[in-house]
Amino acid sequence: MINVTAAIIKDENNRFLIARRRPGKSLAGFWEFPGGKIEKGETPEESLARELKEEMNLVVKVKGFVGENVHHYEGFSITLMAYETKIIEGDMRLTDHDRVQWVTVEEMGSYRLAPADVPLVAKINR
Ligand SMILES: Nc1nc2c([nH]c(=O)n2[C@H]2C[C@H](O)[C@@H](COP(=O)(O)OP(=O)(O)OP(=O)(O)O)O2)c(=O)[nH]1
Repeated sequence: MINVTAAIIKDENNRFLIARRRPGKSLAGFWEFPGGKIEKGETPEESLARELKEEMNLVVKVKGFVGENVHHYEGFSITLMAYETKIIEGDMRLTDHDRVQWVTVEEMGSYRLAPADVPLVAKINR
């Protein structure tokens, strides 16, 4: 089982940040909440802050737990843990994604989300 964290980042217009995995990554082309695998010795919060810095150049503060979902992909399984997250600073610079979008929960339905993320959308506090 791979433990993965995901950031639920909301702007002042109730839109959420989603990002598309770039070619070459696993699940390339799927949209997701930014985040990544928890490394040994890290808390989920530490992991999320590190990943957001590494993959988007954002300094963030991780807030409350939103929910989790276990998903079985072909060949591996993940526990995806979502946390409400605030951007403290940073000009966004993408390394693992080729696009980002700010979307409402309703609009998320028109994006091809990573399958593990779909049940999480229902848990987001609009
Ligand atoms: N960050 C993130 N990963 C997700 C989400 N949903 C989902 O299924 N995943 C999957 C994609 C990956 O298999 C795994 C996260 O790993 P990662 O993106 O940190 O992987 P990595 O940098 O090591 O790169 P890769 O080798 O998997 O391409 O979880 C999500 O919302 N956010």
